[in-house]
Amino acid sequence: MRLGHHHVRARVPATSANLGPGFDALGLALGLHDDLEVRALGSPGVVVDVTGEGADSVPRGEDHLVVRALRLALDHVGAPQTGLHLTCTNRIPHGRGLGSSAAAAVGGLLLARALLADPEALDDETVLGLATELEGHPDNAAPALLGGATIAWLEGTGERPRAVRLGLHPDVAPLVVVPATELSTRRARGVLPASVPHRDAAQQAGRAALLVEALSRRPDLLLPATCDWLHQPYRRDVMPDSLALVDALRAHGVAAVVSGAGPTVLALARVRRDAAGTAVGTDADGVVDDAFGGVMGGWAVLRPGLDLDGGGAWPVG
Ligand SMILES: Nc1ncnc2c1ncn2[C@@H]1O[C@H](COP(=O)(O)OP(=O)(O)O)[C@@H](O)[C@H]1O
Ligand SMILES: N[C@@H](CCOP(=O)(O)O)C(=O)O
Repeated sequence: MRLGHHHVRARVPATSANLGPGFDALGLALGLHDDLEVRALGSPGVVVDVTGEGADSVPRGEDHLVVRALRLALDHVGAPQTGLHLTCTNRIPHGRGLGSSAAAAVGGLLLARALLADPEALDDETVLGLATELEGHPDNAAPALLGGATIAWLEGTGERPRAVRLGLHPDVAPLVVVPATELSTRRARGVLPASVPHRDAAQQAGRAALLVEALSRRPDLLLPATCDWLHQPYRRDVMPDSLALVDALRAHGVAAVVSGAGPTVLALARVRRDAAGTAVGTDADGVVDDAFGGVMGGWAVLRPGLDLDGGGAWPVG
């Protein structure tokens, strides 16, 4: 496989995984993006320029996640490795549960796809497989790639990742409350138990099924549909403020959950409409400020909207 382009750009969305009961399965793409650009160089090596989120902390060499993903994809299709000049404009906060690592992985894979003479050698299923290899779970990578809300699962003995898009009701309006502090996904996964009570697993299956209905047709059911027994209770000790905010919002009737592995809080707010059907706000308006009272300062409230297209990459010029 040869390269067909030497200068390409990619845009990849933030994602919120789990959505309550869909641990490692459900995810939602948000209207907050990282922009990436890469030039294939004639000489070996890598130059990485980063502005925005993570600029002070991410590595600048071959171990940069976008570079690792890009090289993994080139190897996968048998394309030659090349020198790279990568430029990242990062808007997705790192270590907050908004899928920054999935965006970097999917972004690198999509850059590689756009460099190839035959981009179809890296179809979406292959990209999802490679992203899951890097991430360890497919629930962020699926919406980062496909956009909208997705259900991901692992199939067969090889645990091949698969994903489908889910219809989204137009009245579902995400709101995220992002703390200043980071918590790595690795640490938040480390506190999960090896097994859970059968009753909890059974309850969770029912709510995950209900959530599919709530997201696509019945947003009035979002509150009961976002109950979770499998991860948030075990993570309370490593993000007590986040869970306190989730509890406070839910007590006000807002469908709040921990976003991904936290510590960001996601509210699946519902658009409120007047008699003529015009949107006049959401059920979270005002409530977020009230529920905020007891939580520490330095948190940012964002209404990013949805990304219904997913990540993409294009040749420049
Ligand atoms: N845009 C990026 N470029 C390079 N590395 C990244 C990028 N985004 C995330 N990472 C790496 O992934 C880590 C965060 O991943 P993780 O703990 O899974 O949190 P998140 O919920 O943000 O995905 C960062 O500390 C960094 O090492
Ligand atoms: N299902 C994963 C999701 C991690 O998402 P992230 O955005 O925190 O990386 C988990 O809950 O561990």
